[in-house]
Amino acid sequence: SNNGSFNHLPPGPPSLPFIGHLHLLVSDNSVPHLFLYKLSQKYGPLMFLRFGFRPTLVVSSAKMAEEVMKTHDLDFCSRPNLCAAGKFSYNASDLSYSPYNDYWREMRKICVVHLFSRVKTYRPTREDEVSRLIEKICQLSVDSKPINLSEAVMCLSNSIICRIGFRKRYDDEGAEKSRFSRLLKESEALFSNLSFSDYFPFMGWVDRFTGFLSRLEKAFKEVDTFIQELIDEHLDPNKLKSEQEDIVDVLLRIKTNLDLPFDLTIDHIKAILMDVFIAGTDTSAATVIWVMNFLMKNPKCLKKTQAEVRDLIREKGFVSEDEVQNLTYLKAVIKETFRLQATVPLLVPRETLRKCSIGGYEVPTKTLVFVNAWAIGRDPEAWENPEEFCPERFIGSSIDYKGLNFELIPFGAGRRVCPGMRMGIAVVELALANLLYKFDWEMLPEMNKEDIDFDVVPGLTTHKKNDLILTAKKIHD
Ligand code: HEM
Repeated sequence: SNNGSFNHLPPGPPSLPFIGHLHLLVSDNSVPHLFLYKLSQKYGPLMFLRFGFRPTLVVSSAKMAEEVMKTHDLDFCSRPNLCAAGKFSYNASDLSYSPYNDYWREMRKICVVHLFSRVKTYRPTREDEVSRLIEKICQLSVDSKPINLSEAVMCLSNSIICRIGFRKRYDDEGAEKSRFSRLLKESEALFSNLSFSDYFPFMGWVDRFTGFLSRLEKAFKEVDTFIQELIDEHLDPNKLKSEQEDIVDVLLRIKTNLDLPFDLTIDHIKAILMDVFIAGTDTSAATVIWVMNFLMKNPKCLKKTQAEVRDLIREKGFVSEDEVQNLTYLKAVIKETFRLQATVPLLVPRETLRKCSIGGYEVPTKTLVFVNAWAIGRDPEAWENPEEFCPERFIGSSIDYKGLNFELIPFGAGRRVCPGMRMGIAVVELALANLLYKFDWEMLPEMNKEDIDFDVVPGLTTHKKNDLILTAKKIHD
């Protein structure tokens, strides 16, 4: 069982020889964050498991999250070397899956200074894309046609990323757009996939046998070709340069102009682009949908959010990013949604750099670490009435999601905290403010609020399983 050569491992359920706790994972139908939450209620906020040969620590309370991501951040700030993520990150040359080392530190500095801090520069793009979304919904609202909000919002965040990433605006039904969306979907699905060899490192042949490796190779090749084409276009001297730099321009400029302690190769650039596409697109879209889902389930909160934005804006037709900053109640609704339905519930897996002690227990080196933000949102020591949807709890409270309050960590915390937080939130707030300002939202005629579910599709980012389909009634011209 757990003991091995470590006397003080955190508690966990009994395990089987060889497979460890894998049988529990297979025998439970719930998605991983839910399954681990249920286990933690029995074994506590610091739980030790073994999936195959991979020692795993699961962190499920605000107090333990603070230990891991603040007190012992340096011990816990690496990332595991996983088969699929390794492939899609060009051998961990990106930010998300690079181990903690000099390369990551340098890359993170460059990206924060030159990419992620440019949130304001992209404001006109975000406002333009949100206006287009509103226009599209206006047209559908004329005959009270059903609106697939999940699709529409995913389309919005795809368009924003394509424009700020590589200055392209794909038409709604164009072949290139569906190529981008398809590749993104497939890469996301594979990126977060744990393969057999992740549990049993010496049995990589099984992944070849099951066809997983060839699927991985094929998908990666397609994505790589796509990104290479984008880079080639940017390098083409015959193409006119725009005044506004996109992300590919910025990265290519850094490659030529900055004196770096390592050689920034095209593969490094591709890896960073991959991060922006994968980490930056569906996280924002999924968050908008979860907020709308909660609001439809809680009509009083919906009315209050709409009253706030309509009182503030009155007749102007569009809520700008400056005005969004005054929407205190909407911001509270977003926080409450993050608490109950963290968009990335198991954050992004970490790995211990060395053996360390925590909460009176020992954790071996190279342990996979899952911080369960979903469980932390329900931590009875951190939250009063954790099961209620109550945005009011954040009014007049200093609790925020920036990584300083460990009871609310949808973007993680510490050295690995999400560097795209401001970019993501800007899209979420702007989209929601305008959707709620411009339209009254109703369930389809044959449905009522009891039919709204919170079923999820498993993955690093949790999407709603059933698309959110509503009707909209326009209330402003
Ligand atoms: C609502 C939107 C978003 C959510 C909920 C979210 C969530 C997260 C989480 C939980 C992590 C792991 C943090 C940790 O280990 O402590 C992360 C990392 C990361 N995110 Fe985000 N994210 C969002 C938007 C974005 C955007 C828009 C971008 C880029 C354009 C982005 C880029 C990244 C990158 C590069 C990392 C890896 C950082 C590292 O390991 O050094 N994210 N994000």
